Amino acid sequence: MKSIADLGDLRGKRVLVRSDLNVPLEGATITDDGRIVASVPTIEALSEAGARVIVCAHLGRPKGAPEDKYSLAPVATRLGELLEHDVTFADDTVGESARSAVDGAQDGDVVLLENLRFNAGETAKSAEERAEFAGQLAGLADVFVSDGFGVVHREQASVFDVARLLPSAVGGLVETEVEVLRRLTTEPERPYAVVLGGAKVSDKLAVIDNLIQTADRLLIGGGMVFTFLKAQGHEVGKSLLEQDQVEAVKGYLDQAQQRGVEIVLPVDVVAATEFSAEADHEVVTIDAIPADRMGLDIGPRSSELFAEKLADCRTVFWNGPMGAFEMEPYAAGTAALAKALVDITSDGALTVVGGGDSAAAVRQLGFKDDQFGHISTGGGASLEYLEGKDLPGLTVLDES
Ligand SMILES: Nc1ncnc2c1ncn2[C@@H]1O[C@H](COP(=O)(O)OP(=O)(O)OP(=O)(O)O)[C@@H](O)[C@H]1O
Ligand SMILES: O=C(O)[C@H](O)COP(=O)(O)O
Repeated sequence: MKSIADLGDLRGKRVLVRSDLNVPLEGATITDDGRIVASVPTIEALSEAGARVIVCAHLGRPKGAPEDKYSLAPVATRLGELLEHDVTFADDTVGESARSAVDGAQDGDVVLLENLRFNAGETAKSAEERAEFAGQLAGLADVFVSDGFGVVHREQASVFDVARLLPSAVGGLVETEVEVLRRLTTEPERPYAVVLGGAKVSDKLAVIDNLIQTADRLLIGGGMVFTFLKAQGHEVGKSLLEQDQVEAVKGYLDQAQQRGVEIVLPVDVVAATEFSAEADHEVVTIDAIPADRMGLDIGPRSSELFAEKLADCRTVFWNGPMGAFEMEPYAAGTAALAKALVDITSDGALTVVGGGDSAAAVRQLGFKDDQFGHISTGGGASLEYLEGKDLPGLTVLDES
């Protein structure tokens, strides 16, 4: 893969940068700007090198047509503040507004195009349709820099197809992310633990299969727990459960036992009457989850157990909150886990937090990025990397 330095002198060149600026919004307010902050160094370096920087990105999952709530306009404002440099916002992606913004750009200027996914070609299944949109994007620029790590697992026009049309290089953010994750897949310092939580159970089961081959310990929290507890014969009340995954989980538990991988499950949970901060809730042991309650966080004894199991680890990857942390009564497990990671990081362990919600959770709970070894901007992307899958946005750069 070529780096930006391999693209030669960029002064006066139009450089299309694919960033991942998919941040959580409440109305027009950005609630966590981590992905914008992480994207700044590459954009800044290109601007300082005299390039005319054309940033493109998506926000949310609009269906191929403009929708006000998915506009990147608030992101343009925040990006300008962080860069301390004006950002020209084009209110379309490859249309009149984009072309005139690019034509008007001087050396060092930064343009942000409107949401890529307002164009059906960006995410089209048909390779021809994608290539046509990629052609329009490529027409705006002389070279392409792929810096959106959170999307490198997507075979989409601005990630994959455009790299076949322009001289292309990998950006510094993707280089850093890949370098850290590579350390987790090749000879991680042991003991190596992976902590999985969150709500996307079936998405994450595939990675468990692979992690059983590499990790020494697997700690399971969050909504995933209940499919594991069910597989062990416990009743889980109204908790999040993927019944059709129970058999697969039984298989993983057997496989882990055969390979000597320790699977650590909670011993208690916070059980609530409904998915609400106001709901009546209590701590119960895992063999006593009432039929009319749902587990929304790991309990205090589980937090202690998880911290003990992490204390001697030298490498830890964590994806997915331990509970419904957005609601204060169910945030303690995630906070305790973050604290355990911070402690071992200060003892020299490599700790990596991956995933949009997980990164937002640790920041919302008052932790700082530099208290962890690395906070990855990619959720799905980091998991697919750890699974050992080929990521289209990276393989296409190998070709160029
Ligand atoms: N016990 C639980 N029951 C229901 N939901 C839960 C539970 N524990 C955690 N969650 C929810 O899981 C969600 C986060 O899960 P997700 O799998 O999306 O995390 P992530 O991988 O960090 O994020 P992303 O995939 O967006 O990068 C949170 O919104 C949280 O409320
Ligand atoms: O939020 C993410 O994980 C990335 O921005 C990718 O978004 P997507 O899952 O909608 O492709």
